[in-house]
Amino acid sequence: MQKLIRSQMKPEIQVFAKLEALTHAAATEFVQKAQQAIQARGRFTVVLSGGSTPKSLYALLATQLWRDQISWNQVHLFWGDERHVPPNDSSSNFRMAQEQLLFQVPIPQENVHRIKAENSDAQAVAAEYERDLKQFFQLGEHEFPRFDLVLLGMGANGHTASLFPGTAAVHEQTRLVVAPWVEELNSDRITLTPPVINNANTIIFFVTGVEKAATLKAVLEGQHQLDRLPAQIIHPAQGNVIWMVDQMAARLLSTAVSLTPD
Ligand SMILES: O=C(O)[C@H](O)[C@@H](O)[C@H](O)[C@H](O)COP(=O)(O)O
Repeated sequence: MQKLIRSQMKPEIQVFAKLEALTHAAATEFVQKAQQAIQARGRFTVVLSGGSTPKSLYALLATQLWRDQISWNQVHLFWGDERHVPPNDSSSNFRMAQEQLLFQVPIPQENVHRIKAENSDAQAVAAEYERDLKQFFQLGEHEFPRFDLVLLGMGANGHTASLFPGTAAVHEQTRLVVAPWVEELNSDRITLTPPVINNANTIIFFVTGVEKAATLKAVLEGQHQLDRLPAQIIHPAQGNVIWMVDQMAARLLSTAVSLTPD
C-alpha cells in the first residue's frame, strides 16, 4: 500500500494580472516540458484537464508559432478525468480538447489516449482506461505511471480532476482510475486517482476568477481537510506543483506571491 508522503516542497504560486499572460506562461511551460521530455526519453506524456480554464492554453498551443515548437508525433495525450458522455457530447473534455487543439496539430491518432466514456457502464470505462495506462507504461503490479506533465483545474468546491468532496475517490491509493458517483452532479465521472497524479514529474494547476479565491486560500493556506478540499490531496512525493492563478483568484492569499510581469 503506497503511503502518501506529503512533499516537503512548498508549491510554487505564480500570479498573473491577465489571462493572456497566464496562458502565455503556461504554453511556455508546456513547450519546455515537452522538449525536455522528448530530448531525455523520446516522448512527452501529458494529462489534459477539462473545464473552461485550460481552453485558452489549448487554443494558444494550436497556433502556428507554438505548435511548430513541438514534435507532436512524440507527444502522448491523456485525460485526467472525463464526464460520462460520448466524445461528441458538448460537455466532453475530449471534445473540448479536440476542438481547441487536436484538430489543429499533427498528432497521430494512436497518440491520443482518450477515456472511452461512451460505454454506458462507467466502471467498465474506468477499467479500460486503467488497462490502457498499464499497457502504455508497461506497469507491473502496484506500479503507477509517471506522467511528464499533469494539467489540473480546481472547482470552487475544491475538487480537482473528478476528485469531488465526500467521494471515496479522494482516498483511493491502489487503483489508477476510478468511476465515482458524484451526488452533487447527479452523475458519475471517470478520474485518475491521487497516487497517479502525485507520481507526475510536474503538475500545473490553472485557477482563475474571483469565485475561486476563498477556496484557493483554504486549499493553499487552510487546515488540511481532504474530504472538503480534495485539491489538497495533490502533493507529489518527487515532482513539483505550480499554481498558475490570476489576481482575482489569488486576492485572499496571504502567502507572499510574486505578481508575474505581463
Ligand atoms: O472535468 C472537469 O470539469 C475538470 O476536470 C474539472 O476538474 C475542472 O478542472 C474544474 O471543474 C475547474 O473547471 P473550470 O476551469 O471550468 O473552472
